Amino acid sequence: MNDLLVIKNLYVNFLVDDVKVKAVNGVSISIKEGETLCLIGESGSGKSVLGLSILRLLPENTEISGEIIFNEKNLLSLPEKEMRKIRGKEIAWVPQSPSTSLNPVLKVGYQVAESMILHLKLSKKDALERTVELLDYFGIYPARRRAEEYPHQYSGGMRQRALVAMGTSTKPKLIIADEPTKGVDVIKKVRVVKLFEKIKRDNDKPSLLLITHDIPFAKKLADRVAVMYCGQVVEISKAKDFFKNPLHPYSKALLESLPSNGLKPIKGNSPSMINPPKGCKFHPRCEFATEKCLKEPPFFEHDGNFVRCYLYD
Ligand SMILES: Nc1ncnc2c1ncn2[C@@H]1O[C@H](COP(=O)(O)OP(=O)(O)OP(=O)(O)O)[C@@H](O)[C@H]1O
Ligand code: NI
Repeated sequence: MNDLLVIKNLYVNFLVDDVKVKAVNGVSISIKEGETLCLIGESGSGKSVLGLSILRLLPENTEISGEIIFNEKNLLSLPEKEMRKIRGKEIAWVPQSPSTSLNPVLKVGYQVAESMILHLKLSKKDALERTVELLDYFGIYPARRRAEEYPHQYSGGMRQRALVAMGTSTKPKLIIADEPTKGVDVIKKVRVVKLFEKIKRDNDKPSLLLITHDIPFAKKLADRVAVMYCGQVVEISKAKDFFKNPLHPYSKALLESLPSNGLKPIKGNSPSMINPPKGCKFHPRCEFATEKCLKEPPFFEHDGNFVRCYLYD
């Protein structure tokens, strides 16, 4: 499989008053065509910022360096006009909050049709016809009537499916979804999983970047897993290996903190993003840490997976 997106040495800093928040700290990862990559890690580790930098949706006070190569173009150096064409057409962003991401005063059908009119140059009539098909495909019934309704007439789950319909309407090559199971109860979560399984089976088979701290959700969908800690990716493993045998001590601790694995809390405090620890960012909390860990570990390969930890040197 070819790489669809390659991120090289990405750094993202926010300048707030006189301090620098180091949200992404030298990340290099790639996503293959048709692959589902799940990005997991604790709150504040930089997952959303990484996702938003791919679409260049970060605020003004941001310093960003590195490369994000998509279709042989470095997105970080594209003019905003080019970027606008990619956003919403080739790369879709399914936002975290379905309730604030739909416009309350516009009919849902129109909102779904809009990006097809804009990016695929469909006529209004054709776009609305395709919208009805899409709503039906994602289980919003009866689609023709639902297309004429406003967001407040939808349930939470329907709003989320409408956002996914909107995001996938232009047949993007890459879909980035941020916390798609946030605030969703266990029963409805099954539906969200089915929704993404449906997208994965789709003829066009887009690549998916799923940002989540819902590990059972990641387990159901991931082909590979990338673990973030303190602005860095510390492990990239094939999903079937990861959930059986996570490599990084932080990955192990993360899995052991799940209710199904004994709910063992991770010792110590979350790291500062302003003054992150030297060397391995996890070393102050790691039971295996040695002198060596004061120097930043590179990635080591282990059975075809990658881990930033001297235990695998
Ligand atoms: N616009 C901003 N200005 C300043 N700091 C920011 C901004 N956006 C994010 N941050 C900081 O960057 C760091 C990474 O945030 P990010 O939202 O990527 O975390 P996350 O891993 O997505 O967490 P969560 O799981 O809670 O969504 C955090 O310390 C956050 O406070
Ligand atoms: Ni986030």
